[in-house]
Amino acid sequence: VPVNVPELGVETQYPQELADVLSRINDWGLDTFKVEELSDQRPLTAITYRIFQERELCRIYSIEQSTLLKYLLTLEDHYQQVPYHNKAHGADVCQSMHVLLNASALDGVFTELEIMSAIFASAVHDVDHPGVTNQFLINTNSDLAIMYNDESVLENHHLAVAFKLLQSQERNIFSNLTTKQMKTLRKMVIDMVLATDMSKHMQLLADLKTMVESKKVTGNNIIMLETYDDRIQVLQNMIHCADLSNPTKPLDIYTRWTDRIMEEFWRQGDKERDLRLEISPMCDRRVASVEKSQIGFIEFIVHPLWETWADLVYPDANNILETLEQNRDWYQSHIGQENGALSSTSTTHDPLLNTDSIQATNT
Ligand SMILES: COc1ccc(C2=NN(C3CCN(c4nc(N)nc5sccc45)CC3)C(=O)[C@@H]3CC=CC[C@H]23)cc1OC
Ligand SMILES: [Mg+2]
Repeated sequence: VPVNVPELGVETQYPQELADVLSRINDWGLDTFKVEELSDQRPLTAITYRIFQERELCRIYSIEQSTLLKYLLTLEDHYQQVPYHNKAHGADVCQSMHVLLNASALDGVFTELEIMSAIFASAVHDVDHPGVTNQFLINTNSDLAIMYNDESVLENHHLAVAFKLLQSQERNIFSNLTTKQMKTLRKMVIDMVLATDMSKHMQLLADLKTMVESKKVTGNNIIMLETYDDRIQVLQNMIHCADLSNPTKPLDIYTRWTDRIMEEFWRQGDKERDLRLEISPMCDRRVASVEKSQIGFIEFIVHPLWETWADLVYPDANNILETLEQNRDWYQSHIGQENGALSSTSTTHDPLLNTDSIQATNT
């Protein structure tokens, strides 16, 4: 019996405004923070539910809408209230992946099962993130590091939580997939989420560069991917690009992500200081240079990756690369001007950062 579900998947006092923001689901500049505010703190459910509707995944895979909502709401509740790696980040990576999948160079390349796997992997990829790095978990002999023997500790945990939540019948959105489909989906989701471990970045990028050099396209410039290894490699780079997409977004959105990641890094640094551990890079709020960190992040990691992705799907990602370079120049021209204060260009104070109390000092 179809349970009546809210039109947008979530209850909201602002149905029209939320519908308006969500109408930009296919745009690179969708404001995830606005969805967070208008959806009564349910950005992951609202965005993922909309993407499933947009791609008709419930019809194709016989997914009950009430089951999808139960899974999404529970998944969202399992994201921790940390400054950056929270449900809004999950929602943002999911929506970014959704847009990347629409590149015309990838038109007709991926099957619906691969597309659903990529959307699902993005939505779950950081669930139950504790707001500290793998290295911190290893250095502090945490239960998670013991559980996963120091190898991709966080990423293994995100996957285990995501699949555990599927085990209850009322949340199992994949109950109508064949055994073979479920096996394929599970392998692809595991391969994609494990690829979001930054320690895999250099290998992922090297393989992507090799693929670009030997790129094979059809007559109308669509990429040909014959083997599973080629297909999963592109999907892994896509979730990695989505995970590293903050600097490629409109500046006012980008700077709010910067404020959140810095607050999360600084809280880790506070813990390291208290534990008399060496403070990790970018984690000491007393010697922070937010702008220099962003310029280094873009120069060494984000731009090399996006430049290569832009080659692969040329010219589909040209505007994204252009925005990235403009944002890098903005941070270059703002070195030191913010005297260590949170860099956000927007005046709103992000409750998660309780910026009113924290004065990030710059020595
Ligand atoms: C908006 O601004 C940001 C958003 C996210 C991050 C992240 N950063 N890292 C790592 C990146 C490499 N890092 C570097 N370390 C060192 N030693 N040098 C250097 S030079 C340049 C970097 C660097 C360590 C952190 C993570 O793993 C996160 C989890 C998964 C994906 C990206 C996430 C970072 C942001 O801005 C910095
Ligand atoms: Mg992660």
